[in-house]
Amino acid sequence: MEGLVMKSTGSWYLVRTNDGELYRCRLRGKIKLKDLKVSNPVAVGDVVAFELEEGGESTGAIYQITERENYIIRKSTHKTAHSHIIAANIDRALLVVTLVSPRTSFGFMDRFLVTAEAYDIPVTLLYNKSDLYDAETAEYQQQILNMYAQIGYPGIICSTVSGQGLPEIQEILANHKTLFSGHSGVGKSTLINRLAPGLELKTNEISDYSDKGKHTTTYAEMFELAPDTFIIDTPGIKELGLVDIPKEELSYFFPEMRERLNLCKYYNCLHINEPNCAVLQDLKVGKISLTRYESYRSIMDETDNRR
Ligand SMILES: Nc1nc2c(ncn2[C@@H]2O[C@H](COP(=O)(O)OP(=O)(O)OP(=O)(O)O)[C@@H](O)[C@H]2O)c(=O)[nH]1
Ligand SMILES: [Zn+2]
Repeated sequence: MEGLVMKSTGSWYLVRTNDGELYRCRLRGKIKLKDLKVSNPVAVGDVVAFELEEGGESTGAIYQITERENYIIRKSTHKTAHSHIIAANIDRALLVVTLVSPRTSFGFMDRFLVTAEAYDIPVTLLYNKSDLYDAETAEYQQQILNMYAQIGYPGIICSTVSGQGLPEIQEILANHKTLFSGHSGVGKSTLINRLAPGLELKTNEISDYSDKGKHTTTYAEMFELAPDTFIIDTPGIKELGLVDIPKEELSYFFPEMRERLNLCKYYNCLHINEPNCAVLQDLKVGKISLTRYESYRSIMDETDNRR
């Protein structure tokens, strides 16, 4: 049988077949050995083949994992420890941000976007809590939206209070697997509940399966909103671990720099102080955003320090 992994606790997996049946599966021993660098060989979003286990009701053993289109990992902070696959086969990430209460920093947004570029996952930015804006903030918001949209990250201004933007978000979700991410307090949970009012009930159904008392909050979970429409929630995962990008390659993960790389005089230009640098020239005339450039430099400095 084949199914989609909806939930992973590290010791067992909730697998959903095409006809909507749920099975609680374990891993066959052989798969466990396959990839020693990750702490979990199977993640939410994986498509797996499994066999029913004798004796048990709706329990199975996973014996094969379909090759992933993409996946995101979180690197362990311990040097020796393994990486953790947060989710696989993601069509799009929605990053929920807010200009007010709390204010999401550009640094956080840009780090997320660089990581998503590295994983090849398209991102739409959701600017939430628009009901709290005054006229000035609304105008500023629109400028930020335009800037990010221009470099390839479309945005939706929304509010769970006024309902602004929610139909557009529904449209993006339909027939896809979408990852929801964002800082604590931006309204992620409220938004998901507004988009899928029936979900709380389903969440409870699924948690009946979970081992009582076991702490599973750092694992992502996938929910079905509508036929073939899934969202991946990442409770407790504040940010994606920034992939280790050598500084010579970092500008490749900034789309507005990537498209100018051929115009720099030096093929190995780092866009710091080189002569005839197309990035610096366009920064000067405002064609490249200063905050984006600052994020670029700041990520580069961090990479330097880590080495
Ligand atoms: N004014 C306003 N408040 C909102 C909006 N959306 C959410 N909130 C409030 O913001 C607070 C945080 O919302 P949550 O949904 O818990 O935020 P979260 O991102 O899920 O936070 P974590 O669960 O900590 O990750 C709550 O008090 C919500 O009622 C909105 O559109 N407008
Ligand atoms: Zn340059």
